[in-house]
Amino acid sequence: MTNRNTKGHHPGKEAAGRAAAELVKDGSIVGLGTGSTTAYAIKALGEKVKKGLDIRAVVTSYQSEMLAIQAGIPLTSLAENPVLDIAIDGADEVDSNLNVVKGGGGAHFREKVVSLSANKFIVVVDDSKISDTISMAIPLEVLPCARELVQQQVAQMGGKASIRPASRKDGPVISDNGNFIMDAAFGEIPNPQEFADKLSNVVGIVEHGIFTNTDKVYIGYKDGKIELRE
Ligand SMILES: O=C[C@H](O)[C@H](O)[C@H](O)COP(=O)(O)O
Repeated sequence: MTNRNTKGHHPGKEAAGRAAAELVKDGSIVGLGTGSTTAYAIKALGEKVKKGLDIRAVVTSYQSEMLAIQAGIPLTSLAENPVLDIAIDGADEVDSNLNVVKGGGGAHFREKVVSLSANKFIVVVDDSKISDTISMAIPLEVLPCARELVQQQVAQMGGKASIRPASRKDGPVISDNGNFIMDAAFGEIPNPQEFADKLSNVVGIVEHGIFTNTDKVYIGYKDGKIELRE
């Protein structure tokens, strides 16, 4: 499946995705994130399943569901397995304290549910995602009826929230859950945990893209080298 940034081979993303797949033990229930870097982890896990690794996976999007099915990874759900052993997912920005921003593909709500259901949350990125502080616009999943109210509340917090325009459809990006995706620019966010709590109080935001629950980050470089931060 190719879309957003999944076209072309990316050695750094592949190195990070494959390193995270190595953490998955036989018998595990695994959360599978969304995006081009996680896609490499899903592929690597599929190869291990073909060689006998016994795992079941909970997906975070239609994309990861389709990739997992293609890779031959048996699926389960949070209803059947409310606690996951490990979740592997990509990110759009990673700060020096392992706070991450997700949702570049609009999947952060289900990704957050899955990551918080996992005993270990592993983030996989290439080195372009590394930053000292969080400063990118924060993806928001927003109930369609609340978009103006969300814009007003974000403005009161000193930010500007814009509807994310779809690229091959007129109008907004609609999440897998049927909601609007917006991006809220605030500039640099010095205290991501405090800011995440404030965003969680904005009426109409289903979920925002700041994650403060990362256990390990694998950073892949173009030459195939990997750095682990934890
Ligand atoms: O909504 C999408 C997800 O949060 C992705 O995990 C994130 O955007 C990173 O994607 P990629 O690995 O393709 O850069």
